Amino acid sequence: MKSAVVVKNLSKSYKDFTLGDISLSIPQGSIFGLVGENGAGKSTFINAILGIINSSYDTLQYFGKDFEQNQKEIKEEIAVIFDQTHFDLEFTPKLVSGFMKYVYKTWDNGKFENYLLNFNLPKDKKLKEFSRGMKMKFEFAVALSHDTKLLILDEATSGLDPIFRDEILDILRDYSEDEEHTVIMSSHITSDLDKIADYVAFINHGKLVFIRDYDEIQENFGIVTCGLNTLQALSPEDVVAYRKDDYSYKVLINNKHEIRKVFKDLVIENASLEDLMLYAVKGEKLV
Ligand SMILES: Nc1ncnc2c1ncn2[C@@H]1O[C@H](COP(=O)(O)OP(=O)(O)OP(=O)(O)O)[C@@H](O)[C@H]1O
Repeated sequence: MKSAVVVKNLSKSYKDFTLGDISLSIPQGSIFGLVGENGAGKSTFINAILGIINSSYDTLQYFGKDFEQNQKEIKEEIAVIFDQTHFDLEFTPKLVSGFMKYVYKTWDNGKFENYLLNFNLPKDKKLKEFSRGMKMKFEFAVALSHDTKLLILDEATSGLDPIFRDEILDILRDYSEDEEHTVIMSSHITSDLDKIADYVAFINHGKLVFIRDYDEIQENFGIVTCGLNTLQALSPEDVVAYRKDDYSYKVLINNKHEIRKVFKDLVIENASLEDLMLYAVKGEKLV
């Protein structure tokens, strides 16, 4: 499988925070989610891989090419959307459409006009008169109107209403469908990632806690509610972590088919991304 991005041993330290030794490889054609609490280091990671902030690393490659040596070419192939617009708020969409062809070789004005129409964005209104959601829609219109291989979204969907978020999820699905285009998406809204992510990386306090293949989560992980006897009868290898409720235990398991064969009466619910994060941080290990 080809990688869109390869990062080895990336670190960044601020006075009170360290993003430590992150290594990961993002498969081309995938939607790769980045989750973590406020202040976990998601934006620091994104800014570091984009060279917006200085960081140290052994390897940083995009599409098999070294980032430092090919920065200009690589940046042509990436679109980034942050949680706010980066355009001057005095600009109108019409003005932006006039100069983007000088910024990106592959800028497609027809596509841009179509997105403005579909997203209900006025062409002649200044960005300062746009609502937060409209500004984000505008950013999506710009990002999607030139030919890119990688779309990086840093909390870009957080300011959007559920209906437009859903529309964007469809657009991202279409974008990555051909196995060529990759999306990296950090979001607090884990249910959005539950809907579209192929892989998810969980960062906590600057450390990479896990990377999981989403199919593997759905296939193998589950939540069991049981008593102490059942908890103790489970094999520690099958138990990721457990949490005690008032009268029972909730157990995150990673081998639901095998467990179902042995414990025929157990009810096993699907595990969401939020469950995986919660149990990784707050769960206890079975030893
Ligand atoms: N320029 C800076 N100088 C000092 N510390 C910084 C700077 N930028 C970020 N930090 C610190 O780095 C830590 C990680 O911040 P970061 O913005 O990467 O988190 P995040 O996971 O993106 O959070 P959120 O979900 O709230 O956006 C925080 O403790 C933050 O205070």
